[in-house]
Amino acid sequence: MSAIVLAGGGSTRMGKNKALLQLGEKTMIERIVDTLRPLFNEIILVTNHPEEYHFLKNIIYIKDEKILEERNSLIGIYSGLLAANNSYAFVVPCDMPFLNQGLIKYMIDKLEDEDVFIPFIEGHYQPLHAIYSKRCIEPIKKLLDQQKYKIINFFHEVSIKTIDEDTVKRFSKEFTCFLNVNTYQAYLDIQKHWDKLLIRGD
Ligand SMILES: Nc1nc2c(ncn2[C@@H]2O[C@H](COP(=O)(O)OP(=O)(O)OP(=O)(O)O)[C@@H](O)[C@H]2O)c(=O)[nH]1
Repeated sequence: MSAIVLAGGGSTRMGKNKALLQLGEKTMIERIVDTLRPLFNEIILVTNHPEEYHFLKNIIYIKDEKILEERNSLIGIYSGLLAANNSYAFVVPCDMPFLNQGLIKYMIDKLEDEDVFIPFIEGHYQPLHAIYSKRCIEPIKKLLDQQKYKIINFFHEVSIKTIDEDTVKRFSKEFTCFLNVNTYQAYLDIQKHWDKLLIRGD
């Protein structure tokens, strides 16, 4: 299985590239890549500025397919899946620093032949912490062509399996593994509660 890390967004709420923010001894993107490394035989970073990530080793860098003017994570998933050398890919954003290795491994192990394997938490899918098959490429392209960018809008065209809250809680009691760092305030809060968050993420 491949891992696809999305890093092609504008980080407008943060005001600077959030992937490169320092958290403890590592940048956010390094934390993510280090968590994924033992689990996947290829890691694909989808970014239009690969030069900003020269410090990451053994990574495949790809740019977004040039089919849209605007930015959105769906185009990143599409571009990553097209480039992936495996039939399945686990997709994550560049701003989810408390990824739980145990949960991701569980997802890899429990995948059967579904097209999407995804946590369903508090009434919502977690589309940026999910496994997608290459069979999703066509339905995603259809959405992009219709200028519809909500990831879950193609789910009715593919087979889906979900992971429930209780299962996720076995790995990450308070769902810290899905925590996004989108704003500078969120970044400051995380730094303040760093030790506690690291434990909760386990
Ligand atoms: N490859 C790629 N990734 C994207 C694109 N747009 C967003 N992403 C990624 O998708 C994830 C979620 O993005 P958001 O937080 O919604 O958007 P963002 O642009 O990063 O941040 P804001 O500008 O503050 O909304 C992040 O990892 C982004 O880097 C895109 O056009 N291409």
